[in-house]
Amino acid sequence: MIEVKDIKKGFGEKQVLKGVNVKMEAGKCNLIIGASGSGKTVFMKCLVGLFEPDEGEILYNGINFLTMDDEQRKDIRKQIGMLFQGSALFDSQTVEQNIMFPLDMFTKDNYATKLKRVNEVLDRVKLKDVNKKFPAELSGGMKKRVGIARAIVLNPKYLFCDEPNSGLDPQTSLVIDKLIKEITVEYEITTIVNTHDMNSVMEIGDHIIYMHQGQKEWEGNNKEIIFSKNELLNEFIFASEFLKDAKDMRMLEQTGKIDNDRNMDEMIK
Ligand SMILES: Nc1ncnc2c1ncn2[C@@H]1O[C@H](COP(=O)(O)OP(=O)(O)OP(=O)(O)O)[C@@H](O)[C@H]1O
Repeated sequence: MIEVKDIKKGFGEKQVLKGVNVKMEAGKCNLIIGASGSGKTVFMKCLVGLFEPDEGEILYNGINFLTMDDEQRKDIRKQIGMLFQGSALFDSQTVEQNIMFPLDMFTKDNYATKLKRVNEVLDRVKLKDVNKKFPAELSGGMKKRVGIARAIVLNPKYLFCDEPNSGLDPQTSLVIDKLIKEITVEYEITTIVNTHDMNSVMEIGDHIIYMHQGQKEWEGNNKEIIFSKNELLNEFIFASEFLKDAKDMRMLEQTGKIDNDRNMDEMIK
C-alpha cells in the first residue's frame, strides 16, 4: 500500500500540487486521471522520488519514503516496476537483453538463472519466440508486453504505468489493460496508472483519482464514476464520448425511460 499525506510541490511561484491525500491499496489498479496540466505527472514523479515534494509524507507500507536514507530508498526502488510511455525499450538490445537489464543491475544471479526468470515473465505476458528479436521487429502491443515483462521481472510490489495505452489501437489497449489488471491481482501489486484513456477507466479502474488543478477533486471506482455528481468531474468526463454515453444510459435507466441493464453492463464490463 502507498499512502500519500498532504503532499505539496511547487516550482518557483507556481504551486502544482496543493496538498494531495490518497491511499492506494495492494492488488488494485489506481488510476490517476485529470486534464492536461492538473499535476498527474508531477504527482507520480514525487511518488517514485524523481521530484522531492516540498511538504507531506509518502508512506510505502507505512514507512515514509521522504525521510528514508539512500540505502532504504534504493530498497524501495528495487520494489518498483515502471512501464513508460512508448515502452522505452533499448533499441540496440534484444528482447531478452532488455528484460534482463534490471536483473543485471540489481541481482548477482548467473546467466542461466536470469534467463529462466526472463522466460518466466515472457511466458506471463504471453510472448513466444521473441528472445532474440529487436524492438523494431515488434508491433506496438508486443513492445508494451516486453515493457510489462521488464517492469515485473524483479517481482515488484509497486507498478507505475505512464499512459500505458499511448499509441495503441483500442483492441490492443484492452488486451494491455487486462494484462496489467491480471498481474496486479495475481501478484498483489499496488499499481498506479496515469491515463487519459476513458476505456481504461471503465475497464480497470478499481480506484480512480481525479486530479484538478493540483488537488484530488474526486475519488471512487469505475461503477461510482457513472453516478458522480461532482460537476468538475462530470465536465471532464463529458469531454469523453465513451463515458458520456455510459452516463447518459445510466440516467435514462434511472428515470425509467430505459429498462434494459444489458447495454450498460456491456459498456462498463
Ligand atoms: N520541472 C518542472 N518545472 C516547472 N514546472 C513544471 C515542471 N514539471 C511540471 N511543471 C508544471 O506543473 C504543471 C503540471 O504538470 P504535469 O506534467 O504534472 O501535468 P499532467 O497532469 O501530467 O499533464 P499531461 O496530462 O499533459 O501529461 C504544469 O503547469 C507544468 O508546467
